[in-house]
Amino acid sequence: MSDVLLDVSEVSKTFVRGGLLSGRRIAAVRDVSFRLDARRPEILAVIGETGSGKTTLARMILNIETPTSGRLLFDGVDLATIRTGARRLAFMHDVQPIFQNPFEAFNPLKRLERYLFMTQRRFVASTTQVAPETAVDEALRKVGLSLKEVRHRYPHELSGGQLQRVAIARALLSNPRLIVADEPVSMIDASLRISIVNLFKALRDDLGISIIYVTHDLATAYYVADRIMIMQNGSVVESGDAKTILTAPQQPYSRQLRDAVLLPDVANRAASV
Ligand SMILES: Nc1ncnc2c1ncn2[C@@H]1O[C@H](COP(=O)(O)OP(=O)(O)OP(=O)(O)O)[C@@H](O)[C@H]1O
Repeated sequence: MSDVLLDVSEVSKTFVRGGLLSGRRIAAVRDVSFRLDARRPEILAVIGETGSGKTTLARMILNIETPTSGRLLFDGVDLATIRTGARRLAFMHDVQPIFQNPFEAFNPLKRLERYLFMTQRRFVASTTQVAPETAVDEALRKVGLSLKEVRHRYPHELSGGQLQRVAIARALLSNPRLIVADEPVSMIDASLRISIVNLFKALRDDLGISIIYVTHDLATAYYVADRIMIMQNGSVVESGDAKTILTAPQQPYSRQLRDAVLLPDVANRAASV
């Protein structure tokens, strides 16, 4: 096992919009490098304005998008070499996504437990002694729910916050080492956001899972993150531990972060989300 969980090295992604010859080139991500330490789970917040390249970076880390240049290694393995079904499944064991809209993550016509049992069957070896019901219930309990509460229910019967918890429970069924959460609280009622963000802290501390928290919400990023990486126009303009970015911001966007977090109404909002 490598000491470096994730190694993102000089990664860029350029999209071509329109025809291949006449098209406009969009540099969505430019030359981004950072690492996550395998021995010290952490929450890394990737923040930036809309269009700054956060989602494209997250999709490359999830191996959904291929970089135009640069290299991503997970536990020492180059993501570019993970193409076959078995290797993909092994990668998905370790790296799980959480997306913005939990209502889009589940088919409204299917009961929620179907997803959980399907995922359980997919990831858990048939040789395991743990009964599927127990495994699913345990995963739900880690996010403050239970199988009893979720059983027989359809997605629309839960709040956005509860449904995002179910999505996180489903991600936990594979025992991931890294969760990539792209705007996981932006569609959730403000009063429920803090519980999801606090859940990330518990996953880091109790289960040793590292979390990449992609957001444009400065206040929750500062509240939850160990480290913050600020993106603008595809590039990382500043990164460091959350306190340093807040107390000694170098870039105008980081100063906005400080101002947003220090303004009393925003600070109160962060405390109440
Ligand atoms: N598949 C694609 N084809 C063409 N351009 C794309 C594609 N995906 C993203 N882009 C462009 O790349 C840039 C970065 O987009 P990206 O979604 O990564 O930013 P973001 O910071 O996540 O924004 P948001 O906060 O709005 O989600 C934008 O200009 C976007 O329009």
